[in-house]
Amino acid sequence: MQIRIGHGYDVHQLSAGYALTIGGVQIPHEVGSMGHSDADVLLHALCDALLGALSLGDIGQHFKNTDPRWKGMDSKHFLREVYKMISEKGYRVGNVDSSLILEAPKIGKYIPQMKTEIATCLGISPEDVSIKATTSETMGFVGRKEGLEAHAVCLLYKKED
Ligand SMILES: Nc1ccn([C@@H]2O[C@H](COP(=O)(O)O)[C@@H](O)[C@H]2O)c(=O)n1
Ligand SMILES: C[C@@]1(CO)OP(=O)(O)OP(=O)(O)OC[C@H]1O
Repeated sequence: MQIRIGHGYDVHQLSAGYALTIGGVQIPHEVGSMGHSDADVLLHALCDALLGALSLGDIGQHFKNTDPRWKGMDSKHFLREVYKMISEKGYRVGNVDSSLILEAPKIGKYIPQMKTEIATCLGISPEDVSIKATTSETMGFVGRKEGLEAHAVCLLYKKED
């Protein structure tokens, strides 16, 4: 059995006039996540964790933020494409763990749906997807509600040929 770990991080500004999509779920809120795509900070961090596990670069190298095809794109598309890349190399996802850092809104009630969305993209059970949330206790850009961050780690495995 070959085992690989990966880590990913992403950050987006929060601004009026944008939707707030996190973990593939639209969350009603007065400000949303700003970016070229739907700016789903959690899915972008997860893509980077999966790519990082196999040293395949980062999300921006595969899906350029100047490419009109990705304007407003649902980030589940990126996660599915990244999953295809790792599958083609013979790897499967063992589990993923993640942390969201945002001051508001409280997102606990959306976590089960986020887990299901992510698990479906990655061909695993929602029990193998962990999502945690914390505020920044009013400190820094997250504390001032100017942005939100996500960290993700994953474990990939490949049975011997
Ligand atoms: N946007 C958030 C932030 C936090 N939570 C939940 O609240 C708990 C307390 O957060 P602290 O930052 O005050 O430690 C945390 O453990 C999360 O469960 C949340 O749902 N949404
Ligand atoms: C997803 C991409 C591509 O549209 O754009 P953004 O939504 O701007 O997100 P970011 O995490 O800044 O960069 C990754 C890009 O590949």
